[in-house]
Amino acid sequence: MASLELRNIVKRYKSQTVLDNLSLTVADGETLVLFGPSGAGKTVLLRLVAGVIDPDEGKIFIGGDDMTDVDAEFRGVGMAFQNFALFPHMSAFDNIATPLEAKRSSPSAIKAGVESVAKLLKIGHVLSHKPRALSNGQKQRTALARALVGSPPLLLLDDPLRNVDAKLRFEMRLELPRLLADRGATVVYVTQDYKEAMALGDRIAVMSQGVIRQLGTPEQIYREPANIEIARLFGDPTINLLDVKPARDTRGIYVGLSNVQVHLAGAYETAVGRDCVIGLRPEALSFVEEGIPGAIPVTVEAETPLNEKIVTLVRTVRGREILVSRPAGTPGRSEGKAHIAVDGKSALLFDHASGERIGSKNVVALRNGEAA
Ligand SMILES: Nc1ncnc2c1ncn2[C@@H]1O[C@H](COP(=O)(O)OP(=O)(O)OP(=O)(O)O)[C@@H](O)[C@H]1O
Repeated sequence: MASLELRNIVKRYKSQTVLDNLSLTVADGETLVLFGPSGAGKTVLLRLVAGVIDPDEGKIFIGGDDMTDVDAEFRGVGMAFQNFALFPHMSAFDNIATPLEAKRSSPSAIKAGVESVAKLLKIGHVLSHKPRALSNGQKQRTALARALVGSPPLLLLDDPLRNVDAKLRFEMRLELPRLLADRGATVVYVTQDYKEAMALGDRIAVMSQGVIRQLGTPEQIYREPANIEIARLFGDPTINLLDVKPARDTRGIYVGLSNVQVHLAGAYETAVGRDCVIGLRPEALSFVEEGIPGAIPVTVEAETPLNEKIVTLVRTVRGREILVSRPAGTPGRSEGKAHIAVDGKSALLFDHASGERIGSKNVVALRNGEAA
């Protein structure tokens, strides 16, 4: 059993508060992703949990036990870091074996342990190589094998895919969730890549400046981001953000997009008359025929393939640029005049000044109307 609880952790370096009264619980067997920009405090948090550094304030519990003052080697934690941190003079085998050596496992148990994890990570054929003879992908797998080999109940992975090429990162993104789930470990996984965060996390903690800004499932963070910044960080192409001022008519609260009123459902009363930003994911927009309710006239500026999607840049009659995406192979428009409509269910509304998301997110009805 290895749940993890951080309680009111404060970490300062000189006058800088790097972690600011941070509390977090990770359930036994859960993979929690720490996601955030450089300098957010993600690595410091992992190092605190590992016992490499001490907090100035707060407590760390692993498996329910207070580990705040327990030395690193007695915490039952496995770690892999973004720069691999392999011993250069030792073979891949010996690097992977270090946690088992430290536990004084028998030579036969070490051999069996290293070979089984190496097989799992497809590096069985390079175990005799020194790190300099390994590709970045093989180094990354060696570092991961070393973290996994002792079956630690708590695994800390600090951006382990940052230094590997795009192809391997893509493969590992697919393989890692199964690998981690099979071992049943509790995992704290740091990344700056939102796709990795969404693929790997049972939950994601979005961090910036030493504070957790939002904690939720990948689905929650994508569909209900706490603020504009988080909405921007999750999604490719990025979310469309348009300044609007919600108004009210007999049918409820709406925003004006070109000459179309988009009616919003839910708790948006406080937004009426206020400067707001509406967030429309490119996949929440689609090309429609002229004349259907909610059709917004646009001019198509450019079309670009992006992975399995086609992304189209369009311009509204008011000169606002909007990205529309659709699955490759589905019909759309590549030039000239066109009309788009909003998939009401995924529109988001934010306060312009604070950037915080407002109320419920459903858009229930669209209709043509006068310019708002
Ligand atoms: N030993 C240290 N001495 C002084 N400041 C430090 C030290 N370690 C970290 N910091 C500061 O703490 C802040 C958080 O650093 P941290 O490495 O945790 O960021 P991060 O979120 O992991 O970023 P990245 O994704 O780039 O690794 C940074 O401002 C960093 O400069």
